[in-house]
Amino acid sequence: MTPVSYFPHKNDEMYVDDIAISDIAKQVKTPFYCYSSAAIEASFQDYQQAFSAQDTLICYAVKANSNQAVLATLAKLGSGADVVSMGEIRRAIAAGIPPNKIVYSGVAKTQDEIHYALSLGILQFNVESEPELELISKVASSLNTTAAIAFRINPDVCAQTHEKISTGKAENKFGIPISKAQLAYKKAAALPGIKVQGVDVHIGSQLTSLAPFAEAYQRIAELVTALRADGHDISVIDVGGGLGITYRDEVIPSKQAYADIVNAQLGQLNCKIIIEPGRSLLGNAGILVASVVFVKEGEERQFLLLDAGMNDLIRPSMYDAYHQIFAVNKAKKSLKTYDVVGPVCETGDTFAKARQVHESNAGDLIAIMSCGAYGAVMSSNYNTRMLAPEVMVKGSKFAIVKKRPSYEEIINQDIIPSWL
Ligand SMILES: Cc1ncc(COP(=O)(O)O)c(C=O)c1O
Ligand SMILES: N[C@@H](CCCC[NH3+])C(=O)O
Repeated sequence: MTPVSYFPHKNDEMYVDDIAISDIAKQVKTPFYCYSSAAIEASFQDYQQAFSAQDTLICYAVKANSNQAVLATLAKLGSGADVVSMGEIRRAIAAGIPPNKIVYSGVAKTQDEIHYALSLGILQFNVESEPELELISKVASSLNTTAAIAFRINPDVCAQTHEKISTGKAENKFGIPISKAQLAYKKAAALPGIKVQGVDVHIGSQLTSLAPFAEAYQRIAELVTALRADGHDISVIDVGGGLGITYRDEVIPSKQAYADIVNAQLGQLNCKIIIEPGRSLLGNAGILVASVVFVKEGEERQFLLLDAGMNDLIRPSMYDAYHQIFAVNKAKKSLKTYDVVGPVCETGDTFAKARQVHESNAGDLIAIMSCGAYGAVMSSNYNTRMLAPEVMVKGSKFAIVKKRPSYEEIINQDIIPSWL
C-alpha cells in the first residue's frame, strides 16, 4: 500500500473511497481523523493471505489505533489483540475480540491488571521480567487458575529504526536477556499457577528491512530448540509486530516477504505463530484533515498555520517523522514552499519545514497522510485543545466514530477543592 492509494486525488479533489474529503468536512469540523474501512480490511487480508500456509493468529497491536470502530472492523475479520494495559483489554473486549485471542504484553503489568486478565482467561501473558512472573504466579494461585505464559526475549538485535522505537537491544528496557532465558524458563516451570507455553519477541517498530527480523527470529529458533531440550513444552512463538510503512519513499518489504522470513526461520519448529502488527495494518488507512487558519509571511518563510497541532499528531515533533502533506483540493494551483505548522505555543509544533504544497489560502483543507497508526491514540488536550473527532468511511457512507467532546466535559474533569 502506498501512502496515498486509499486517498487519491480525482480531478484534483481528494477522495476516500467514494466520498470527497471536502464533503466530509462540510459535516465534521476540522481537524478530524479519517479512516478507510476498505484499507484496513485489505491490509488485514494481506496478512491473512501471507500467513495462510502457517498456523497463525493475527493479534492486532491495539496501541496503534484503539478506536472501537477500528477494533470492531478487525474483530469481524477474525483478528485477535495484542494489548498493553487494562484499558486496552477492555477496549478489545468491548469491540468483540474474545479473550482467547488476546495476548497481554506490557512492561509493568500491575496486580489489578493481571487479576483482570486472568479472570477473563486470556490466551497468553507475554512476561517481561522475573518479578512480573512471580506476581502472575501469586495472583493465578490466589484465583485457583493457571496463567499461560511466554517470556518476551530481548535478543540484542539492532532493528535499524528510530532509537525511540527500537526495543530489542540489550540496553532497552524490554524483555528478558536471551542469555538468561533458560534460567528464567526453569524458574517459571517450577512456579505454581504458571503454564509455560511460548516464546515472544518484538524488536521495534517501523522496520524497513527484513534482516533484523531474520536475525532475531534465528536466535529465537535456537532458543526454542534449547528450551525443548530442557524439557519445556513450547508450542507458541509470538514474533511481535514492527513491519514498517511508506511515509515518504521508503521501500517496505511485502507482508508475504515478511511471512516468508518467519517461515524460513521458525517454520520447522511446528509452533503456532502469533503476529502483532499495528502500524502496518492501520498506518496508511488514515489521514488527519485540517484547515488553513492563516497564511503568514515570515521574514524568510511562508507559514501555513493549521487548526491541527502537535496535540493532534505528535509524531513529527517527537520523532522528526515525515508525513506527506497535500492540499485536499489542488485545482488550478501551483506548488509553493511552506512551513506547515500548528497553533500550539511551541516551536516543535511543526508538521513540515520547507515543504512543497499546492498554494493554499485561509479556509482551504489540508490532508496529513499516513496518520492511521500512532495518530489519534497519541493525541492530548495540551493547550486545552479538544481531541480531534474520528470518522470512518465505507464505500459511499461515513460515520463519526469518535465525537469531539465539549469544553465543559474537559473542564469539569478538574475539581476545585472545597478550601478554595
Ligand atoms: C510488544 C509490541 N507488539 C507489537 C507492537 C506493534 O508494532 P508495530 O505498530 O510497529 O507493528 C509494538 C509496538 O512497537 C509492541 O511494543
Ligand atoms: N509511537 C511510535 C511507535 C511506537 C511503537 C510502540 N511499541 C510511532 O509513532 O512511531
